[in-house]
Amino acid sequence: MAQILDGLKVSKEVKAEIKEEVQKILANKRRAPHLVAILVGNNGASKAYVNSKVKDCEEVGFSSSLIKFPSTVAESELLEKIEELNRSKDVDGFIVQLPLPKQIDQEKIIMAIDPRKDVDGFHPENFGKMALEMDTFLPATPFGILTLLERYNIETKGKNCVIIGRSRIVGKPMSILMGRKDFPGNSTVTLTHSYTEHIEEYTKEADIVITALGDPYFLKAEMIKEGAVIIDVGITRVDDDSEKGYHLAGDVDFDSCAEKASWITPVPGGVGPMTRAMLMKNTIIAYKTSVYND
Ligand SMILES: NC(=O)C1=CN([C@@H]2O[C@H](COP(=O)(O)OP(=O)(O)OC[C@H]3O[C@@H](n4cnc5c(N)ncnc54)[C@H](OP(=O)(O)O)[C@@H]3O)[C@@H](O)[C@H]2O)C=CC1
Ligand SMILES: Nc1nc(=O)c2c([nH]1)NC[C@@H]1CN(c3ccc(C(=O)N[C@@H](CCC(=O)O)C(=O)O)cc3)C=[N+]21
Repeated sequence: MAQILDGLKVSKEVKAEIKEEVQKILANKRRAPHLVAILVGNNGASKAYVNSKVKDCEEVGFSSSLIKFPSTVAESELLEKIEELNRSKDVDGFIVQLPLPKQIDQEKIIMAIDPRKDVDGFHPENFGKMALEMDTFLPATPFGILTLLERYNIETKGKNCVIIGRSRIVGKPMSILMGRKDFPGNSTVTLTHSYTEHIEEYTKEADIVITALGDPYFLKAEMIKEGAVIIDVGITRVDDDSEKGYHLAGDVDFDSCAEKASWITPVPGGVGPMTRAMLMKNTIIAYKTSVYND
């Protein structure tokens, strides 16, 4: 049976470390770090995620603000708000929750964010620095996975790592980070996507599989190698007749894969809470490097 990579537990440790730092900052009579989240529209999952971010901020002692726009918002209005946040001396970092409605050019929005406040690490300047192994904000989900691997001391050097999904926020940055000359890293990386043929031929050879495709229970035990490390990023709301009306499903068929894997992340309680903790981490990094705080 696989051992659990307990993201909930590690996320609490990371947040406790951040809280301690914030207490020192406050003891020195400085203002608390401040994170702002922009939410456009009314998507249930996005709302839940943004609300939990506000809760995380309270927990570690940050200030937080939530700015909401209707799904009909004009691109220009969103850009104006971003400019305002870029200029604001009491905002250390902000994120624009994705996906955005169709009338808005996502690339234009991301490009407008001051890279120094881009705590999601999505701006091309930060993405480029990440790829070149320069100091920068790492996107929260890949950063969370690296931290989980690091804290559990999972060997990644020389391992075959197969990633499923090539999104800007998870798969693509993850593939770069696992191949970096660093720990955790130094893996031999294969990035697979919807055009990959016979994907099981890749996953069967993998020492580490990272699934980020958003297809419930996609990865089955037959597709993995004995002793593999399985990281499940996927979170899909699947309707059911429970009181809530849905349950959360990962991309991994946990029950069958757990019998074969050496380590595995659960959903919920795996990568999700780590993502949230690393956003807090990026925000305190932004605060500490901010030109307004030296
Ligand atoms: N736990 C966390 O913190 C987070 C969880 N998520 C979850 O992770 C999942 C993925 O999210 P995100 O990265 O935004 O995904 P996207 O929907 O942006 O991208 C999905 C990727 O998976 C690929 N893909 C889709 N179907 C298959 C298939 N059958 N075989 C191989 N590849 C496939 C797509 O290929 P192609 O490029 O060819 O279309 C695409 O690259 C979702 O469930 C999301 O909710 C996301 C962010 C954070
Ligand atoms: N600009 C931007 N940055 C993001 O980082 C970003 C985004 N947009 N858009 C959507 C995805 C998704 N995402 C999640 C983060 C945490 C959980 C999480 O905490 N999940 C809990 C369960 C939460 C629940 O109960 O609903 C868990 O897995 O245990 C889930 C999903 C960040 N994303």
